[in-house]
Amino acid sequence: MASSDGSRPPVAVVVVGMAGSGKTTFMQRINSHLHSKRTPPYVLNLDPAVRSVPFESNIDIRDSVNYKEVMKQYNLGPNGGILTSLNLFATKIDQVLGILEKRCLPEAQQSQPSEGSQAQAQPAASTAPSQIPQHILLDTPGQIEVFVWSASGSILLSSLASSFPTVLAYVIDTPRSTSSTSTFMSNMLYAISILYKTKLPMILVFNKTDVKSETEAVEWMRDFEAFQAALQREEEEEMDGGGDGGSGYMGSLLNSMSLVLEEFYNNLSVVGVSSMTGAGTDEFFEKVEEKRQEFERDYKPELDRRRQEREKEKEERREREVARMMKDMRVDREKQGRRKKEEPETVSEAEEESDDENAGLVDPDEVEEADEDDDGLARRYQQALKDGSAQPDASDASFAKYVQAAQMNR
Ligand SMILES: Nc1nc2c(ncn2[C@@H]2O[C@H](COP(=O)(O)OP(=O)(O)OP(=O)(O)O)[C@@H](O)[C@H]2O)c(=O)[nH]1
Ligand SMILES: [Mg+2]
Repeated sequence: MASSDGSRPPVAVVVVGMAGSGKTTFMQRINSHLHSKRTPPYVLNLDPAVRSVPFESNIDIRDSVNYKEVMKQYNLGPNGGILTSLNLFATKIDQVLGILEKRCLPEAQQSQPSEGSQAQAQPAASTAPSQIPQHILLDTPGQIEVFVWSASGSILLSSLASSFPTVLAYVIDTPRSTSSTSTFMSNMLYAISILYKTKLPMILVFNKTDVKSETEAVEWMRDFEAFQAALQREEEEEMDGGGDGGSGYMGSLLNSMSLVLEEFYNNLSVVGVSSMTGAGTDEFFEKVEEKRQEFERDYKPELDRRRQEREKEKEERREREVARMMKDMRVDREKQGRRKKEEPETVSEAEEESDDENAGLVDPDEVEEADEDDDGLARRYQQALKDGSAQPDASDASFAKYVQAAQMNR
């Protein structure tokens, strides 16, 4: 079991699986198991379409997105509605992570929240180490492909994994998947594609063992001869029942796949549980602990490397943008300089320019006024000359020199 010293970050368990495999019931089971151990988890419901959740969740997608309303507003069907709701929720991932870090990490390990996350995380006071959850549990929508293959699902998973050790619990309906070798193989292929897409450690949870034990399924995984024998049996049964034993193509495909999948099976932890009775829950948490270590050992370095690469790219982009901005500013300054140079340096130039500027902009009233002014000025000038009062004296001459010098220095 996880240590309760509060120094380690909690492990995030993301519950995925085919529709009706028992994800929500399994969530309910592991949630109550952790409560009974006095290590309550932090619970998130990411299924926007669920009518009622049989456990208390700390963050519920339904609080921020109204699935029915999304369907109506965007004119979507049920799956499009779930996908769009998830997309809308994914836009708030910064805030969600802010809250998770505030609630689930000791203060020393909390990263500097972004502006968005700060806003949301503000009301939540820092959690005392003794109250820090050891597990974060996430329930996902029934339509597994909507979560696993959508951009928002990837964003949610990779963001989570960048802050917490993250483990996938792939829930399988044991009675249904062992009803035929092809159903079993489809389920396994789905699991393998998710494993390679998410690159996260995975536990196969064979659920509903109260109805049918997981022994047969585990045998099929561990021993391909057992699987081939089952395949053979199925074909014979079908022939006995009047069929032609299948096309033969399906049989040989399944046969070859069982050989190929051996390596994949080796990477997986397998556990049989019953969400109804609670059998296998302890074993499940042992596997979670193993996978947490695997995450720290194998996945974390890879994630860190990818994050560093992203940071480096971001830094380079920023530098390029700054360089471009500086260049733009230089060009602007040069343009301004040129414009300044073209600006008049002497009063006469300015007068000329203002004359130019006003050229073509003719206000008939002003023309008359200007004529009058000029006439008036000339008259006054002639009058002054006649009076002899406008004779330039010494002080006038020195002032004129000063003005000339000042203009030259400009
Ligand atoms: N017998 C038995 N039934 C189970 C078990 N777990 C779940 N079920 C039943 O399986 C059905 C589906 O369970 P859910 O928990 O709703 O499955 P789900 O994967 O969350 O379903 P969606 O979210 O709709 O995809 C319900 O009728 C459950 O009662 C189990 O361990 N044993
Ligand atoms: Mg469910």
